Amino acid sequence: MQDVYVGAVDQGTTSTRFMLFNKQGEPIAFHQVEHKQIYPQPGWVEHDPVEIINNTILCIDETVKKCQAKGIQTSQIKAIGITNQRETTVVWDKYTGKPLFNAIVWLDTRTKETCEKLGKNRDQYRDLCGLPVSTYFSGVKLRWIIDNVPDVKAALEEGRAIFGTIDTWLVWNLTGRQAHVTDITNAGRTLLMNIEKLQWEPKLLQALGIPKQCLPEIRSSSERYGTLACSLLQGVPISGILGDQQAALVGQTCFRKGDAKNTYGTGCFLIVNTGEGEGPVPSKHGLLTTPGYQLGPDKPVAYALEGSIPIAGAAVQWLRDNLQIIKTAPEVEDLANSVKDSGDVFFVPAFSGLFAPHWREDARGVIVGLTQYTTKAHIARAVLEAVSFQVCDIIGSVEADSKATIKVLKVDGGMTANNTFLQLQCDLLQCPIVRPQVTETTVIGAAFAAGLAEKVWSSQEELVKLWKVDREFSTKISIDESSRRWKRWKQALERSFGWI
Ligand SMILES: Nc1ncnc2c1ncn2[C@@H]1O[C@H](COP(=O)(O)OP(=O)(O)O)[C@@H](O)[C@H]1O
Ligand SMILES: O=P(O)(O)OC[C@H](O)CO
Repeated sequence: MQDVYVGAVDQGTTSTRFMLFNKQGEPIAFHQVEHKQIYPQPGWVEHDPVEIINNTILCIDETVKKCQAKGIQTSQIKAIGITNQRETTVVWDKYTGKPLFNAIVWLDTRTKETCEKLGKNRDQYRDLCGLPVSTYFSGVKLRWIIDNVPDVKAALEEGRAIFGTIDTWLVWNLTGRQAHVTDITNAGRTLLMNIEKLQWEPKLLQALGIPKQCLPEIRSSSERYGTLACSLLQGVPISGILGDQQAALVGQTCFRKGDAKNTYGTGCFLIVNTGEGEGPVPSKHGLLTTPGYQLGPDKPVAYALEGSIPIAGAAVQWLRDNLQIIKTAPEVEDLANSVKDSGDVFFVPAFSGLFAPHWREDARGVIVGLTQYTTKAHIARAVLEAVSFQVCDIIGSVEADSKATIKVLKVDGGMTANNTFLQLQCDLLQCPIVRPQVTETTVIGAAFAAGLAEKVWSSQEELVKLWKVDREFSTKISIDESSRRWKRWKQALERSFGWI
């Protein structure tokens, strides 16, 4: 029998990639392309939706060509999955297929006033949707577009405008405009979905003034949504959709209650599984209650608690691009290692305010503790520590909300190539850390969802057996020492509040 393969698109904040995996879960080939970041004003971030769809098709085709060169035929590719930057909001005309505005990216803070108009209490809708009111989520971005782009308002009134997060935009285009769908993990980031019923919530639609007819149908994360109508994979089914952080949860095979993963990319997102079939766990400590996955329409829903940090690897990019003290992101490791500590310098990268657990839109970045002794190496080390401290803030909330201790943290994402950083994280967190052999957990998670739907893999247990350890990190400093440094971080954090 011929070998079978499953592919997945990972449409991220900075780039798009397509990767093909074999049945053993090993990567076979991939192609990746960056896209333009559009900054029309401070705090605003946009993407061109047409560039994103073109890049997606390019990545699929280039990967397929690399596979063909290895003797793999397209008939051996049984399904593809989609995973995506979440919350990023697209509105387009369903007749012309053209976007009516650029995509407003999850990091964009232009909706501060839209949020304020929704009411003084940011937690007023938490019971319904599991989320605080924040510039982060799609519903407020959609409201802003309706209020500020006259073409969109008119197109909505005429029933022409439809909305989607990036998964929806991709599936609609890749299926030749056949399917207007999303999955529960993406819908759960809109502020519009009822977290228990997993359907659009009339009270939330009314509060935000969003007409239901422009919204996609909400489906499970693993089922056939349509088939590709373009690219070299024409005819192959699209059978998995997961927001990228939930895809990493699946890719790390965090299927048991209490399993936790943390993805360190542009931002950093810690998710803990709160149990399949157990219902949503509300957060009283600033986390998000979010669907983790539903691996089939008849399968139980796993809910999760999430701590989201907008700036993690992006702070390393900032050292590279804005301060120009390193030439490449990996160089930060040697620079940070050239000093034994940060020289009491603390860096709070609140470039887009602070998300979990603080939710401070008024915060902005600060560097404190500078003296004449401070060098770029201390600042580099403070950047790595800042990412670690933000995760410490979140773990405290996770343990308080879930009433459980995180026994081990599975990690992935671009920053986890940095061993110095992971040791720092492990020391400050006082928790063992494990990095898997396949760190492309996001894209493999979406491939797993698609492959389960098409019976390439028979069960979640089979997937668990494919996950293999690369390296484990254990704590090298005392709990007293980590607490002392964490307290100092909290002092620095307070200095970032109230700047805007
Ligand atoms: N060795 C490294 N040390 C620290 N940060 C790194 C290293 N390599 C990459 N990064 C950071 O990781 C991020 C890219 O990770 P990736 O998982 O590809 O992100 P995303 O999916 O959000 O685009 C960048 O922000 C980059 O600065
Ligand atoms: O594209 P990433 O990896 O930066 O992830 C973005 C998140 O989905 C935002 O919620």
